[in-house]
Amino acid sequence: MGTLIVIEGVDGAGKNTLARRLVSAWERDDIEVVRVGFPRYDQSVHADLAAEALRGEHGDTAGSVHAMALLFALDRRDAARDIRKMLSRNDIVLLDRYVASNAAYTAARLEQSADGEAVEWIKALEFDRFGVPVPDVQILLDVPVELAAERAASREVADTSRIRDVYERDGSLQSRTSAVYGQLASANWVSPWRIVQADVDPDRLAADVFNQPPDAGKVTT
Ligand SMILES: Nc1ncnc2c1ncn2[C@@H]1O[C@H](COP(=O)(O)OP(=O)(O)OP(=O)(O)O)[C@@H](O)[C@H]1O
Ligand SMILES: Cc1cn([C@H]2C[C@H](O)[C@@H](COP(=O)(O)O)O2)c(=O)[nH]c1=O
Repeated sequence: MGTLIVIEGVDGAGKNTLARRLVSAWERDDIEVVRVGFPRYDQSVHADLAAEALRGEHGDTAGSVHAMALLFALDRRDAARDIRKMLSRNDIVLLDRYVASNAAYTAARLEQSADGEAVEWIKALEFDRFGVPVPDVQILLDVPVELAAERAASREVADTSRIRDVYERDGSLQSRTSAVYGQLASANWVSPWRIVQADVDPDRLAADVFNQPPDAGKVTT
């Protein structure tokens, strides 16, 4: 059975970039790894509806915190069987965003902290009711929100298909989301977390998370 590893962080933190670098490091060592990004755009109708809502379509859908969270959760529910299959065939399944994204953004939108009702609701919905696989380790890419916002803005200039959505344009939401992520990681929500900074060495992190059980809340630089 493979190891389920998740990368989390605010928009523009560099999760996708870090995920690619981790995969390269593992593949150099002949470790069988598969990477999946959530939301699964172009594969899941729920993911596509969520993206469209964040760009102003579908009436007041984006205004409903719970409707948005349900769309993201349904995407994962539909993916659960495939993730289990991938885990049975690979050493590592690496996820770019997972259930903690829903917990952090939903709580942040409702101005709650990680010990509030929203996080408990997401946990009950996704893990207990939908039965999505529980991660073995969750990595929080904890970069300053200002840096993440700069990166998201630069990416928008360089790539017109990556126009920032309503969450990405909301600096206050990003700050609150970052705070909830910090609380989830400190509490080792659902499974052990590692906190890494913007200057994390992907090769070292790849070796660390594959070879060692993570220390609770440990900061890797
Ligand atoms: N370590 C880094 N140094 C410099 N630039 C970086 C680094 N990591 C990512 N970037 C740049 O920052 C931008 C955002 O990175 P990336 O797409 O990996 O973030 P993300 O966290 O996956 O974003 P989102 O959640 O919004 O999809 C990209 O333009 C990327 O090239
Ligand atoms: C998976 C997931 C995502 N979100 C939020 C996080 C982002 O602001 C948007 C879209 O994700 P992307 O990484 O920018 O493509 O949606 C969320 O609230 N809940 C989730 O489960």
